[in-house]
Amino acid sequence: MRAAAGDVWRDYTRHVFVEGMKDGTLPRESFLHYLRQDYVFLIHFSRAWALGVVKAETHEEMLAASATVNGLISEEMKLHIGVCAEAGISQEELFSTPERPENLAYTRFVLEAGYSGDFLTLLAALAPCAMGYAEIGARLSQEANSETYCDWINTYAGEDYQASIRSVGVLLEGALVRRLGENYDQLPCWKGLCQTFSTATQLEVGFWQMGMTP
Ligand SMILES: Cc1ncc(CN)c(N)n1
Repeated sequence: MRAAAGDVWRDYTRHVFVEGMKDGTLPRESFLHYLRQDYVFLIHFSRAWALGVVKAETHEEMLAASATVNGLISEEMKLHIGVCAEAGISQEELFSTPERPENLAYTRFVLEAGYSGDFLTLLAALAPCAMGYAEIGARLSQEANSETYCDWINTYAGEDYQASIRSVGVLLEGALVRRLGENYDQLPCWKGLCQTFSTATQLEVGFWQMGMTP
């Protein structure tokens, strides 16, 4: 799916916002604006993963989807709550952040995949978020030459996040094989799944872009 997304994957994982966190040149105002939007994003994203529990077809799939819901709400959001509290932004303020259109577009696309699509379509829409941040976090932990955004980098490079995303990979691969067989990438529906993945990746690019304009 990543290969099929082509340049868009690179645009997402090497966006100027990401590179600004790497070298510490990203303005704090942009970062805090992004983080507030991302808190709202994660609320909707958790709801979309909860639809994964609804659409799952095995106990194992239900466990994996519910573990991800829990990881988003009880682990990943700690970063947003903690960093914003240090900047004087309360959790109530965070929760009531007005959504920017780029945020709306992405979260509603993913939720719609969950409402109307099957489990595979939903996972294809959810995957760029999970996989991309794991990839960015791992790279930035090696390449960052500034401590400014180390909280963010350590969250996504940390073993907890990395392990949870490996589980998402196992879930996705298993779900594909279970429903479509080993040669799932030879089937006509593979193209549609890749298209869903690419669209979500493009919406990730839009999300970073939004972060640049508080
Ligand atoms: C927009 C976005 N994409 C991905 C992630 C990683 N869960 C995130 N927090 N925000």
